[in-house]
Amino acid sequence: MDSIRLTGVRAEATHGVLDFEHVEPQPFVVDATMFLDLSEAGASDDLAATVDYGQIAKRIVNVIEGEHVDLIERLAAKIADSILLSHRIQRVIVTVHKPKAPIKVPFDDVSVTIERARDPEGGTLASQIGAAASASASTSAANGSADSNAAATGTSAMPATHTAIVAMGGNIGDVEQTLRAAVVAIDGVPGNQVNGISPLYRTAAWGMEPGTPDFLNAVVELTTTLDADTLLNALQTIETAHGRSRKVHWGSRPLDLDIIDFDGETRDDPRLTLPHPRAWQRAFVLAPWADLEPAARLVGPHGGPVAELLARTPDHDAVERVSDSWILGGSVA
Ligand SMILES: Nc1ncnc2c1ncn2[C@@H]1O[C@H](COP(=O)(O)OP(=O)(O)OP(=O)(O)O)[C@@H](O)[C@H]1O
Ligand SMILES: Nc1nc2c(c(=O)[nH]1)N=C(CO)CN2
Repeated sequence: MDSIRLTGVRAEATHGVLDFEHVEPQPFVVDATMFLDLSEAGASDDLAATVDYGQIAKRIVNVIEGEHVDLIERLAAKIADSILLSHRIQRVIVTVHKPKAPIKVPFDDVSVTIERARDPEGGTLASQIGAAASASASTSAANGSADSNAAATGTSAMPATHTAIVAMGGNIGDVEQTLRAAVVAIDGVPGNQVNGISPLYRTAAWGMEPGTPDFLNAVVELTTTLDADTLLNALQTIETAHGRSRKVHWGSRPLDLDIIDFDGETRDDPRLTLPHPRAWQRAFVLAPWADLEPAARLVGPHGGPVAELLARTPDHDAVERVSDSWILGGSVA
């Protein structure tokens, strides 16, 4: 199978079994070989048809700089898991080197190498969403949507690639686990690629009855070949799969997925308003977005630099950044 090989990704951290290793940083160096089908990218020259190795390198550094582990075996496993979040990657070989390990004889390097494959059972929700996405794409083709005309007329133009910011939140059940599953599901939708995942925030319920349990919130940045309506359909399918009901507007919920921004487009349609009409006043959206993209701007009549909008929200002190590495597991509860 085709592969992308990334070598020598390095960062300093305090992983190790010995006491002094918990406080004194030392270098960790990672090589990763990712197996995926590169034929489409080879033909189209389109980044959306492969994985962005720059993003993978950042993910590796995030894991190295994340929570302490004793063993490089564990570090390698966490890195493999973070790489397999990209749904295109079928298999990965990860080597973690610890060249300054405390070994009392002369040595060049010590490393572990592991190989991990995508869970073959993992595709169920993704294929269900894929079916929803293609059903809704053919509906919009029937309605004459510009993006779908090529498919309707049988021409084979490459689909355009869009960039979206999706906000995630919930306050019922094991929300952290639900949000992790949501990221995997969003990335697994055919045409989507999640490129950035914000830190996780605990936030007071905004605009809800007193006593409503706190939320956990985060945002993801993705590229997608879906149009905005089809993306919304896919997100609602994921919400429903996690038990979301829409009976109570602004009620507690296991999972809420909102499109905050889609290519900077503005649109005043109640089915899909862009940017999200209340994003500008929500610290629980702006804080994780500003962490993920410090220079981000919100478009529209209430728009501006996200960091400035955040500073203007009256409740920006009521959101607490609780984890940078939540996507890799563990619990902030
Ligand atoms: N940018 C958007 N993202 C998600 N849904 C949107 C957007 N704009 C309009 N909607 C519409 O809003 C409807 C209600 O969405 P939802 O149930 O997620 O609302 P809510 O989470 O209770 O409130 P809020 O939209 O204030 O977060 C959806 O069915 C959808 O059609
Ligand atoms: N803290 C917080 N408050 C909310 C949230 C949310 O995700 N987090 N979502 C709402 C409606 O979508 C309303 N209020």
